[in-house]
Amino acid sequence: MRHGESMWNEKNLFTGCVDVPLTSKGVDEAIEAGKRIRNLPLDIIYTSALIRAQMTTMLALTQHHCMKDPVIMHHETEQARIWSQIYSEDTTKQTIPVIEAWQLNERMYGELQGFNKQETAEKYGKEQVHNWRRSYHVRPPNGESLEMCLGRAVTFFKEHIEPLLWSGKHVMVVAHANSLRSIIMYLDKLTSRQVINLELSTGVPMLYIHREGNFFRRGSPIGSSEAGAYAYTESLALYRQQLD
Ligand SMILES: O=C(O)[C@H](O)COP(=O)(O)O
Repeated sequence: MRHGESMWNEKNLFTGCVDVPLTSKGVDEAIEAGKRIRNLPLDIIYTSALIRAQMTTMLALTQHHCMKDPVIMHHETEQARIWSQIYSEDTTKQTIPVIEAWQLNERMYGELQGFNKQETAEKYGKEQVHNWRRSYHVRPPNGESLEMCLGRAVTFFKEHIEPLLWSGKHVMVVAHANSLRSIIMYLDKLTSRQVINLELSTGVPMLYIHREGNFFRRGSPIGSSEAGAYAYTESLALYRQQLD
């Protein structure tokens, strides 16, 4: 899921790795997104290191039926890990670990960060700005191309998230337009031409089923009463039965 609307989405500014929060519309979007996935199983969450993705994660989780507490895992230093440790096994069972990873951050937009997108298009021409924003190989001035962003986001996905999927865990990833475009490019096997047309809205969850190393895109869950999402695998059907 992409984060809800941020303050710089609202102002139409290139944001990249600048760490701005959600607007109140973004807060509503995150809560709405949470309602759409509230009945899907969830074992672990990955989010970027940026506050707009973390706010979205926490707000969405307020709606989840499991009523577990999302807990950010602090592993940045050994001391942070020890100081944030939970010692009760019962309490641990009532939590969902939230892993923060900078590799899932938005593509670094270089010297465009902080500039208005419309004004930048007027200054440099629509085509140039479209290339900076959507082409796979072209880098914005001193920033990351989508290819470079894919280099870190997809590597992280393969190393940390895929093994969990193989072991049957249900994972939510909350990140950004371009880090998610690169991950979707990998999941959907899109070419560098096809990815140009891939646009992601803020706060809209997208469901994927992982089966024997393949990913199947199952669209966006509509709401908690939806039956469709549970027909995709036996374990989801069983989960739904237990829920009922
Ligand atoms: O970083 C940004 O400015 C946006 O979150 C994504 O922007 P884009 O649609 O220009 O890639």
